[in-house]
Amino acid sequence: MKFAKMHGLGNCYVYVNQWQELIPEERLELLARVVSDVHTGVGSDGLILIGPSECADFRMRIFNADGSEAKNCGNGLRCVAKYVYERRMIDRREFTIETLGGTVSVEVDADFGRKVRQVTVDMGAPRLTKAEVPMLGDPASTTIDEEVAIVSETYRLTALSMGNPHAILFVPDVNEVPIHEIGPSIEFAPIFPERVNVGFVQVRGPREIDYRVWERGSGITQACGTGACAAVAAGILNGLLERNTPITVHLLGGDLEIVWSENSHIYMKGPAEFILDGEFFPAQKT
Ligand SMILES: N[C@H](CCC[C@H](N)C(=O)O)C(=O)O
Repeated sequence: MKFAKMHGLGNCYVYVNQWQELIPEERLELLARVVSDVHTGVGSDGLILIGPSECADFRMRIFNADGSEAKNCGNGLRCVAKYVYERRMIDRREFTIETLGGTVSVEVDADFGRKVRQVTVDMGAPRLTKAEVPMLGDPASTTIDEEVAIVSETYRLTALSMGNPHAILFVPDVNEVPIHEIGPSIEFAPIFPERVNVGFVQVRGPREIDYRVWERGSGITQACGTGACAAVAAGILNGLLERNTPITVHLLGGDLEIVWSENSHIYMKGPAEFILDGEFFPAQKT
């Protein structure tokens, strides 16, 4: 199976071009787990398929390292945009990508040699009701800085969706948080029926945050694009960050620039890097 390995701020995936490789639907979950394994596979945070769409220029599907399919991936979208533009699958610098969480618009910033330096994604509006996250409770209500009891602890969190679910906690120091303990306990809490990505935010100022993530289905990653968008939206909803101005989000793998604009859409700008093209031979059945 031919693939490309790419990353957005260190959040890396195995990318498969569906015009090149036809993978049976029933094999996708296992394939995502196999290729993600650093010892017996390629080593990645998951698998991303690039394919045709009936409602956009391309379609992106994303599978976490545990094989679960997610509805959106911000770092993945920037890498898909780079892939299709640099490989001349589209000539326009602005185009659309369908995801299970909705269709987004992207704009690539490329030099004369078509090398993509940065990608800006219109991630659409955050979805705030419990029904949209999804989260148990009054479906029309929102969860902004609410005490939520999880196992034997209670956490103050803000929950929202960027097409995929995020629980955001504000902490005094992101480097002091036991992410390996708190992350999975919130990810698997019954109050989140589809599990949840868990983000930890340290506010540095009205236009700057540190953000760390425990990703649903992949654990700690170097960066999470949808999570960075969710963190900025949560910061603004909690009166900690400015609206309609670029917020610098410092992640383990580097920085993203996020704006929640007056038109209600969130815009994410950041890099996308190519690592290698390869061919994967799944272990033959013995
Ligand atoms: N773990 C996420 C999908 C990947 C999101 C992340 N890598 C990003 O860049 O947005 C979920 O299950 O919703």
